[in-house]
Amino acid sequence: MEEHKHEFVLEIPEFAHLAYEVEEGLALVTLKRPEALNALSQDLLQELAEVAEVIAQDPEVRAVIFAGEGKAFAAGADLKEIAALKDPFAAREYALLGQQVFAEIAALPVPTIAAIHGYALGGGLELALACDLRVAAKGAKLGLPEVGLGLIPGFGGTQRLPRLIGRGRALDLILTGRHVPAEEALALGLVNRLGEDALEEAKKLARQILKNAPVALALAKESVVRGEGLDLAEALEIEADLFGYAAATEDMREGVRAFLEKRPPGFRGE
Ligand SMILES: C/C=C/C(=O)SCCNC(=O)CCNC(=O)[C@H](O)C(C)(C)COP(=O)(O)OP(=O)(O)OC[C@H]1O[C@@H](n2cnc3c(N)ncnc32)[C@H](O)[C@@H]1OP(=O)(O)O
Repeated sequence: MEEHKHEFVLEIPEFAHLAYEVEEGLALVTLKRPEALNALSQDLLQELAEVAEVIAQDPEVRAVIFAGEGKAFAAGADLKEIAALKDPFAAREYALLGQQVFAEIAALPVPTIAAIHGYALGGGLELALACDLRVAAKGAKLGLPEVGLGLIPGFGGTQRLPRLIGRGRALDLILTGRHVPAEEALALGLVNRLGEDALEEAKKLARQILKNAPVALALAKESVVRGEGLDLAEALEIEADLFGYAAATEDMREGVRAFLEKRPPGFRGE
């Protein structure tokens, strides 16, 4: 009898402003507009949305690093495009576009890491804030300088930054617009780790994460994300439900058995 195989073929679009590669479960998205310090043009934002869709559909991807080519991670939204916005309605749509793209990145089920070198300013920092974790190279500068341009952060910065580091510290950055050195960003909790080389440090962090059970990683992230904005009792119920899911996985059995047998676990993501 003829055998019907349903092979999953993932179509990866041709990207003009970013590079996408996957190696041993780790996806690397590299912003590629180095001549403009990877300023986030609408075309680049569109491609970030497309790559997020690819990542969400690719069962091989277990973690993602976002990085920038050239001298910076990203120096913000493209100011040439902002200068051309005709009226408040167009500007609102523009903010909604960036918010939507970064919401898709924030909603990815796998852990995401921003590898920041040079500058992460404005929309560039907002992209990093949409990631789960941030790693910075010594010498990097982070900030939300929009008020100095007569703007406010519009791709999620006024919301994600205070949730991450607290209202007072966020308002210090948002109202001064100052460039925060990587060392201070670490002390503020704005970045998780510092390294000589941001990408190497991000890969090190990713490898540490990838040792753990894949379904548990997704459930742990889901529990944190879904609990945000809920009251504690409701959020704890979600945690208990997801703990229940985790306990039903084959990986949980393997993880506990490996511990008892004093050997490293061999997780299969099941
Ligand atoms: C909702 C979101 C809103 C926002 O994100 S608003 C934007 C917020 N970001 C900023 O305000 C940062 C703007 N950039 C800068 O302040 C400076 O850059 C830096 C301090 C980051 C670096 O300065 P230096 O090392 O002197 O480089 P350089 O000559 O200014 O930049 C190299 C090229 O990159 C272009 N560029 C830099 N940032 C942007 C940007 N955000 N939008 C468009 N182009 C940008 C420049 O113009 C220039 O280009 P050319 O060589 O043709 O003169």
